[in-house]
Amino acid sequence: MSELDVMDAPESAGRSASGEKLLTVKDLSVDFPTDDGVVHAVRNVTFTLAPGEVLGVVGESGSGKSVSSMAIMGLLPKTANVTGSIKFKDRELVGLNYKQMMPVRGNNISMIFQDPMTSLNPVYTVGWQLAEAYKAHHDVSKKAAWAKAVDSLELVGIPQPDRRAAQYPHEFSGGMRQRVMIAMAIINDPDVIVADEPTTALDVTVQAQILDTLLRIRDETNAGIIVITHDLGVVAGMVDRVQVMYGGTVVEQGTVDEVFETQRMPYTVGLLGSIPNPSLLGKRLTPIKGAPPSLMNLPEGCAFSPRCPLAIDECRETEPELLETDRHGHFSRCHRSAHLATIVDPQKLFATDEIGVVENPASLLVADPDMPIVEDVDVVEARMQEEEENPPS
Ligand SMILES: Nc1ncnc2c1ncn2[C@@H]1O[C@H](COP(=O)(O)OP(=O)(O)OP(=O)(O)O)[C@@H](O)[C@H]1O
Repeated sequence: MSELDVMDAPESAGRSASGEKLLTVKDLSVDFPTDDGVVHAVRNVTFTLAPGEVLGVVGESGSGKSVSSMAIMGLLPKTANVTGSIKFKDRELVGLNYKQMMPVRGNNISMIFQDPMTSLNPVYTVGWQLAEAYKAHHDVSKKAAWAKAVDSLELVGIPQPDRRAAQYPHEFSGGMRQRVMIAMAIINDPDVIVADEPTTALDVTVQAQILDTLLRIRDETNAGIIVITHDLGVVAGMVDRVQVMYGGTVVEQGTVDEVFETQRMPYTVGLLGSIPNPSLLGKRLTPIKGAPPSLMNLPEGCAFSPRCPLAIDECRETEPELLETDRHGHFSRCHRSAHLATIVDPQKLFATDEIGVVENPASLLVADPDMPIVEDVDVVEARMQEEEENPPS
């Protein structure tokens, strides 16, 4: 087993036959010095992104997903201490100042933010804002920039784009506003798109349309896309590779099928079992007991060890490296990875006594950590049959 190195990182499932890499991130760490101590927000993150590839970054709140993407965009506050390397093609981005990053942002790498209402200016029309974003990188007339704005609205599936371009953000629905954000992100034809929780604020059917739009853009432009999300449903449906983050670092990485079907890190087992999603319908959901670590006071050894049912002394003493598992291209940061591979039903590791029933299966489509735990489907069926045979008087 080898330590994950960008040179032998898993061959991406992207569409680059040449093995070309758009992004090469190696040992990226971000610290924030604060009055109370140093926050180790991101620690030793290493990965690559190929043209046409969709990489999913998942993990619970505070695991370092957004800070690592803001580091890629060069949008961290000046107080952040960034180490390691972020290369766009051959160009090193770590160390560039805000101004030096300006041509890279938008032109090479662009970002779709979570909340369109805070990213769009309410006092300018959508078309004007798109045209300005285009003009920032191209020396063109106002008319040509406006035409480009209308084209990009059309590309993201906004009907009557010439009429809509003249409207203000508040005249758009939530899903349409998120499409405008995608149009903004793609107007300069970037090679890499970073989408931070692109569908969190949207209802389920609109979520699907937005994800579909992103995939269509990928097909048309061959951009590499990083999707940051806490919603495993998003990851399952659209990404090629997935990176699971915990305590500021990557704890498991591989293709979606590998990571969803044969986890090699107990945190991923817990994550998959504790977040409701349609594929878990009828199965028992099991929360991970305990709380995520403070990034200011990380535990000795593995950050997950205080909550891990498989932890042994070694886990509490030494932080594991991200190593290739028994499966090629599948990496995990876990001393117990080989042991986990021998467990037939890993979900039972997190078993709990609390049992409830999800009354409304549709609600499972929305990740909600407060959802009750689902009872086994045969237990529910047996009880329903019993109630049918002996109706309550
Ligand atoms: N400017 C800052 N100063 C100090 N700490 C910060 C700063 N920005 C982020 N952090 C801390 O870095 C850690 C990682 O934050 P990050 O936003 O990357 O988490 P996340 O996984 O994206 O969570 P969420 O899904 O809630 O956005 C958090 O503990 C956060 O409080």
